[in-house]
Amino acid sequence: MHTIDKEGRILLVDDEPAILRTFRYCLEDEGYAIATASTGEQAEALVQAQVFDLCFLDLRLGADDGLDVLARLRVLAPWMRVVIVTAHSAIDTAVNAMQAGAADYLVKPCSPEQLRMAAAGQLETSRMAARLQALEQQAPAAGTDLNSRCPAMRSVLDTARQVADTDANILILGESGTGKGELARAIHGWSKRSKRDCVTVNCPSLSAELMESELFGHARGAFTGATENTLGRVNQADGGTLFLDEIGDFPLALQPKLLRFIQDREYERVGDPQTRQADVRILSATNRNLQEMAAEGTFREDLFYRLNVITLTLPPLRERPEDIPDLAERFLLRFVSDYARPARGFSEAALAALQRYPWPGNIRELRNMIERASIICTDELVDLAHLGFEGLPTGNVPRAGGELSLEELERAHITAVLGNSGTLDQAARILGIDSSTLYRKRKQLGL
Ligand SMILES: Nc1ncnc2c1ncn2[C@@H]1O[C@H](COP(=O)(O)OP(=O)(O)OP(=O)(O)O)[C@@H](O)[C@H]1O
Repeated sequence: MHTIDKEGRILLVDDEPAILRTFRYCLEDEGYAIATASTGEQAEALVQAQVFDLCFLDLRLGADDGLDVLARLRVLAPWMRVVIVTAHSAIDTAVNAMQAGAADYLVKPCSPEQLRMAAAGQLETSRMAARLQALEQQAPAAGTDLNSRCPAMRSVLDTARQVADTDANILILGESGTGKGELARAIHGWSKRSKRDCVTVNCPSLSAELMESELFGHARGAFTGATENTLGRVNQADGGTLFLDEIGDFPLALQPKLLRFIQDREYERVGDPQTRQADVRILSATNRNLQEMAAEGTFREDLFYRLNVITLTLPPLRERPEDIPDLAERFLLRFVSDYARPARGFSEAALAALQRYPWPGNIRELRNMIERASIICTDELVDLAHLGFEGLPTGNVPRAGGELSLEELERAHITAVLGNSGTLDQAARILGIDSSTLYRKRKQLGL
């Protein structure tokens, strides 16, 4: 049994035992976890059973055609980089192999230094690609600063910092737009897992079937369209954090599998009976009342208790008016710089109005309002009119029949209904659309 070292898992495939031995010694010295195979069949079995980052594949494998083995490995493990090892006389085949998806080739005999450099270079490339993907998805918004002048918010942040370094699962509650996602990323950043990825899964966006494959991955042929094996988010988050956003919308039918994963850290890919493990810390967030949902039978109670080892509840923005000026200033600075606009601050009336407004869409709404104001303001000071407050009784949403575009009216109405509804489902019912449409609209309108 090979121990899996997460810094780099390498598969060596060669039918010459002496080469396998030399390569293994050289790479193990570097701290990589090595497995070896001397036939294509063995290599395929290993790749089915474990996740490798890199493979050194000799194209001359006795009876096996190396190019066929390469093609099968590419389907079984499209994430694994493959470096072809070839004799000088067979350089043409190496070129074919590169066209078939190999990442690079090494010419035999190669020195230990060449081997080490090839391994380090390939692993770095795949790490960077994974990191980039995670960063694109999770990068905290520029200018995010969680500090607060509000005692309730500070106490949430203090608790969050204290528990960040434990592996306890944390449930983050709060109205839409209060910064639950930002807090989850901050907790990951404060934890000892911060060098690994924080992988987000948006629960309402997928059906139970697609969610299972998204989370746990699938085997080729598991369902129509599954043309190659995939690693799931759980695997991507191994050693790091999995953030389940809008957990209240997690498909009920899939909840037993999530529960099992949380309890035992074990899972199977869709269409693949092999049990796998991943060491993942779970953060989840919702603006719904999970306890009520559990009582109604729309959310599993046992899952609720597993997710909810620690609860952090973010106060709505209207309950932390002392933070509004700082947040507004920071957003303004950022947007005037992004859009090269002249505004440098707010008029007193504008600041007072910002602090009085009830912010049904919370920080997200504030951010959007300031972005718009920073674009349309041609003066040094942002005033009521730039914020869309002028002519409105402060605290009310725009009215039908006023000078508003349909989109502005839609935005205002959806924002107000969301702010007055306990759950996304309830808001969707009032609006007469289904929850997934509402979810999309919210993102589209930046609510
Ligand atoms: N402290 C903060 N400083 C700056 N921006 C923030 C802060 N908190 C939240 N934001 C911004 O507000 C917006 C909403 O934040 P976030 O998505 O984390 O909220 P949420 O509670 O998870 O919302 P939802 O429930 O709709 O998913 C984002 O654009 C985020 O960057």
